[in-house]
Amino acid sequence: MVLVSFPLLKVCGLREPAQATAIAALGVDAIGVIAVPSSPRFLPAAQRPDLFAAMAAGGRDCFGVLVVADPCDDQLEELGAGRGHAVVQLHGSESVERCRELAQRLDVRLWKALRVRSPEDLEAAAAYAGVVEALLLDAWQPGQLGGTGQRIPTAWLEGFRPASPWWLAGGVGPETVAELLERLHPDGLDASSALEDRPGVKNLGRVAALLAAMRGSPTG
Ligand SMILES: O=C(O)c1ccccc1N[C@@H]1O[C@H](COP(=O)(O)O)[C@@H](O)[C@H]1O
Repeated sequence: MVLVSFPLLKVCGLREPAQATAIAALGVDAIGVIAVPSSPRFLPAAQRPDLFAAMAAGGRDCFGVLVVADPCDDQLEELGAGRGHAVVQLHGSESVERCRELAQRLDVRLWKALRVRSPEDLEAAAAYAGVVEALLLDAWQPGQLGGTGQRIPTAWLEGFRPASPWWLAGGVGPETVAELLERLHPDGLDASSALEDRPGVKNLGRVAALLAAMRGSPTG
């Protein structure tokens, strides 16, 4: 028997609990909520527990990810366990030292997003190994932190084999995923704007199409 393993899929930037239930029920592994106030996908802290509870109702194994950027110490209380998320994704300019401090102070898993502007930026990955649970690579875009639909050139990532598990973000969608999985071997994929009707509102048909394309990929 040949066992085929697929990367995990996170769908990010949800704002509606009903969408969280439906997307988790499709078999998505993780759902992301944006806690960055400047984002059009921002969800206020008071609304996050309901969204994550709705996610859990849709899929028992689906876990919640809270996306933040350079959180200050005053924000740490809302990032801890007990609010429905299992992971905090650090999507700002957090240094290795700040990640280490946050890992000591927060009782949730930590992922560090690296926004990649050039192949040399990938060299930063090694320093985060053992500090955070996983890395997430997203494309760099001036003036915007994420959710841009911008892709990292695939050629930059061929041969990228960090010591930590890694997730690929940036313009992931049903049309591009087969090529990405044929050439790259991420542990997970993170998709947002390519699945949207408008910011914060996912198109369930496109989420299902992405899952189908991942499962149809020969090398996923
Ligand atoms: O989605 C946002 O608005 C956002 C804002 C601030 C930080 C991160 C954000 N999103 C992250 O970016 C990736 C990639 O998005 P896309 O697929 O290229 O649209 C997304 O999955 C979030 O993790």
